[in-house]
Amino acid sequence: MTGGSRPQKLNYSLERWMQDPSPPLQSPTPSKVSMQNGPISRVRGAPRPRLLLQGQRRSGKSSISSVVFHKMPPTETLFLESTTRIQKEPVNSFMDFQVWDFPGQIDYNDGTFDLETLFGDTGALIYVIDAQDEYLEALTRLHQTIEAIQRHNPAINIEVFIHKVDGLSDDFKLDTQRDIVQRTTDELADMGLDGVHINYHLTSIYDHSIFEAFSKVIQKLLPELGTLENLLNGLVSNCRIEKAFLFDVLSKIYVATDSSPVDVQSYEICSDYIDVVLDMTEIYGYDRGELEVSTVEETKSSIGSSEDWSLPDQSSVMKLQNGMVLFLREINKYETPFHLLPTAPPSPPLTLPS
Ligand SMILES: Nc1nc2c(ncn2[C@@H]2O[C@H](COP(=O)(O)OP(=O)(O)OP(=O)(O)O)[C@@H](O)[C@H]2O)c(=O)[nH]1
Repeated sequence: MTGGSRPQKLNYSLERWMQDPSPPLQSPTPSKVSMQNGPISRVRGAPRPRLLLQGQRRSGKSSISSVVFHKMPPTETLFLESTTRIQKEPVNSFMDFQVWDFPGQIDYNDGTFDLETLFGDTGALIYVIDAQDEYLEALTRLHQTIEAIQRHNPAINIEVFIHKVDGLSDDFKLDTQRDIVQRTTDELADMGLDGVHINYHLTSIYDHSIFEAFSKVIQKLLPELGTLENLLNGLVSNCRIEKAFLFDVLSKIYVATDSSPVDVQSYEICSDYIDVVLDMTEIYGYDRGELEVSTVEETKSSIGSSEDWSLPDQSSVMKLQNGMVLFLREINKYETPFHLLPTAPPSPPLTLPS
């Protein structure tokens, strides 16, 4: 999926379904909620984009990483120890990338770091600011970091997470954001860096905002985003669907969505539904075995078979009390299903395997 290569395996599945999406939508089979394996495997060997998590001590970097990528309950982050060394965390999923948790007390400007290497391969800098604390010093570090980035790799996406906003009123959140944006804009202008584009996100590990912010960060690193969006647009218009997300199930990051605006509630409800499906999978899931598409295709062509050998992709449907139907469809075994909200609810409620 990464490194500019065409997402062949993903497209295989998406396109196949796009050609014939009706059976699962109109007459869904009883839901088999095992998400452990599927017919499509992810592309391996592509370079991993790196995400740098930086910020002052105790700003919440390790908590973000633990909650998003390790499903740690937010309250357990209270017991996380302070990070003393750079934590390099490979994230193996739909899209492989690395998250580097950069301890707050490390000064990368002290001459011991090769900044060319540090920033050279980085796709995005996520700078975490604790909104419940004094943030002037954090802003000074942010501005220095932006200056260093501009010297070494100006292509890096700069993302500022104004974090821990769960304890703040809506007005205070917006005032804090406005203040941070204003100070940063002024300071960068004084440094002669007024053309630098920065994205700001209000985040908390206690709600969906951290997943949504991460989704937006990851999407910008996907060279295939345009293709995925087009496929989802086609799906939405052909199947009378209100909103379609392509999710990475384990992290609950949405990798792509159709081009209609994202309403947070749709994202939240899909995200909660994934939790339900994963919990069911823990209890009722079964191992569907390994079936690599490439292996199947090679074997089929070697014996001249044209039959469809693929295992059925797994799906699940849930009808809510307000008539809305959630439809989840697995795309590959690496945790990436579609998550859909059809406007016309034709489906029966979620049926669990006995
Ligand atoms: N209220 C609130 N607290 C948070 C949030 N995220 C993290 N915290 C708390 O902030 C504290 C510090 O979090 P860490 O993740 O250890 O911070 P860090 O940036 O990794 O710190 P260092 O390892 O010292 O660099 C913990 O007690 C977390 O529970 C949040 O969104 N809201």
